[in-house]
Amino acid sequence: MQTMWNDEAMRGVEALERGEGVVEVRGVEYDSRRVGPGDVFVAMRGGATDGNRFIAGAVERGAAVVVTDSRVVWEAARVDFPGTPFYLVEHGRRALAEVSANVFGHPERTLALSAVTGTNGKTTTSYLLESMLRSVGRTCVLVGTIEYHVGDAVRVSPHTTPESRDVLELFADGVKAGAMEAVMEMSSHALEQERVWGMPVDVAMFTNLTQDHLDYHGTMEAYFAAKARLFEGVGTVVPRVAVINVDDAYGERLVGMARHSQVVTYGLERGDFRAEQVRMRAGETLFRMVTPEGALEMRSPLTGRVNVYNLLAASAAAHARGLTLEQIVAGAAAGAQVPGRFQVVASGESGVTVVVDYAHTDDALRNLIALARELAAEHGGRVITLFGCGGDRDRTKRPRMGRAAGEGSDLVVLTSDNPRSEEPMAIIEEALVGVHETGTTCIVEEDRAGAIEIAIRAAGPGDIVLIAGKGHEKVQILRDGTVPFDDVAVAAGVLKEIVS
Ligand SMILES: CC(=O)N[C@H]1[C@@H](OP(=O)(O)OP(=O)(O)OC[C@H]2O[C@@H](n3ccc(=O)[nH]c3=O)[C@H](O)[C@@H]2O)O[C@H](CO)[C@@H](O)[C@@H]1O[C@H](C)C(=O)N[C@@H](C)C(=O)N[C@H](CCC(=O)O)C(=O)O
Ligand SMILES: Nc1ncnc2c1ncn2[C@@H]1O[C@H](COP(=O)(O)OP(=O)(O)OP(=O)(O)O)[C@@H](O)[C@H]1O
Ligand SMILES: N[C@H](CCC[C@H](N)C(=O)O)C(=O)O
Ligand SMILES: [Mg+2]
Repeated sequence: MQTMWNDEAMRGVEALERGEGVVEVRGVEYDSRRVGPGDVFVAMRGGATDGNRFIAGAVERGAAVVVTDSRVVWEAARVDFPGTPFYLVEHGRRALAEVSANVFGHPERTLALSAVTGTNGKTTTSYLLESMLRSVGRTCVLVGTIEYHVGDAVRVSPHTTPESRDVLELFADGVKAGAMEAVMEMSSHALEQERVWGMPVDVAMFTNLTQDHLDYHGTMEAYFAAKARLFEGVGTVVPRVAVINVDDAYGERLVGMARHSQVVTYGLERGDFRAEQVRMRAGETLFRMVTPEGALEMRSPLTGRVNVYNLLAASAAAHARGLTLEQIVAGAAAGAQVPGRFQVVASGESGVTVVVDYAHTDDALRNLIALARELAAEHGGRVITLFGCGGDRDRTKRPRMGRAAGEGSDLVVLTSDNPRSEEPMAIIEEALVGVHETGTTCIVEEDRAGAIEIAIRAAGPGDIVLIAGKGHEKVQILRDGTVPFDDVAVAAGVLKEIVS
């Protein structure tokens, strides 16, 4: 990162009041704990706390410039922090994005950005698109839930869509590594909070909208409005191309709203990209992909109907990015398993199929269970579903998830999934209401490892055990701390014990 003067770092920021003095800037941070000498510290109000409370700490750590969204703080700064230029802004996150773009040398202008939003399918679709782009030799940056990629380098992902500063740092590293493309999940939280302010999206994708995150957004309409912001261009131009699932009612509404983009629709039976002759089994999905440029046979190692949607979305986006249909199909076939998405755990000789999947909404559970039922029916097997509901998250989805689990399964095992600050049994009780409505037998075991053992031991040859909710996650977040936890490893351990 190059050093620059404060007026260069602040270029484009709509400051209500500007700081005095000339200082050298080396970087930018939004969290006081990460500030180092020469950084711009952007202090902004949040939902849990207020960055303005931590300015003294940031200055102590060497902040050269402070950007604040509090007039009170700005007025006191001359006395409290003489010698440090303070700028007053209305929107902390917008200022953060603008300063970050300056500090990191505007990598967003070099990369063609494809962004995906929707309740479910973002991670899978972005992995598929990355795989297609890579297969034609394009170096990519990937930003999403499981991990971040800068070309071949893998980095940990603390957030599906991190703050603009972190996205732009990844983009800048990508540009250095020769990337011309970025693929990114845009969560509704990030769109609402404008973590993606000013990022010019070339291709925007919408997967679907079903209930989740109402704790944060309040209503489905507000949740939809947050997702729709991707198509309005957050602080910049509208996407050049909008790829939209028209089998989803909200998707249909988006088509009307995305008039200033080139709209490409997809759906199972209708849309510009659609699927015919869908054939599915575990570890393979085949269909004939019909597009405005002709039809082609698509084969993917992913399992299930939801992945037909994800393949169509990624294909339409890859096409918008200039790939031929042949290249798209080859890229999809080369795509690897997405960790924790319908991931089959090696089952030894028990005859039981154990699947780890990230379904954590009622819609995802319903789709997952329907798929398992189809696959189990081939062997006359049963479906056993293990799930829990996240703590400090949408409470209204708990009974809905319970109902979805009960409706399709022969046996439900109800357990914990990141209870966070909540009492695990209180969460379970809320989900249990939904399971009970269906009359399906339900075993409650608060301890997730114990519950996985119960679910697998209850299964016989031909049965499918679904371990839902945590997918790729490697921890369980409990009130007393975060402990290592891996559904795949625990399930593999139980299966090994059974056959030995
Ligand atoms: C609800 C939500 O989105 N919260 C995120 C948001 O918090 P916030 O705006 O309320 O900020 P805050 O925590 O009150 O802090 C205010 C400011 O003080 C700063 N601070 C705080 C403490 C300190 O010592 N020093 C300091 O400077 C913070 O860095 C921040 O700039 O911005 C923070 C800084 O980036 C995030 O850490 C925080 O993520 C919380 C922990 C979280 O759980 N977020 C989840 C819900 C989330 O964002 N998930 C989506 C994916 C959802 C999905 O895909 O289903 C995601 O994109 O990851
Ligand atoms: N297109 C889809 N439609 C409906 N459900 C899907 C779709 N794709 C995946 N799913 C289900 O949702 C789960 C999560 O998928 P994925 O991780 O791709 O979505 P996501 O939108 O990134 O989720 P998150 O917001 O939690 O990161 C999968 O494990 C699967 O059960
Ligand atoms: N990105 C989602 C993931 C939920 C996954 C599930 N394991 C949970 O903790 O509820 C969230 O933070 O709401
Ligand atoms: Mg995701």
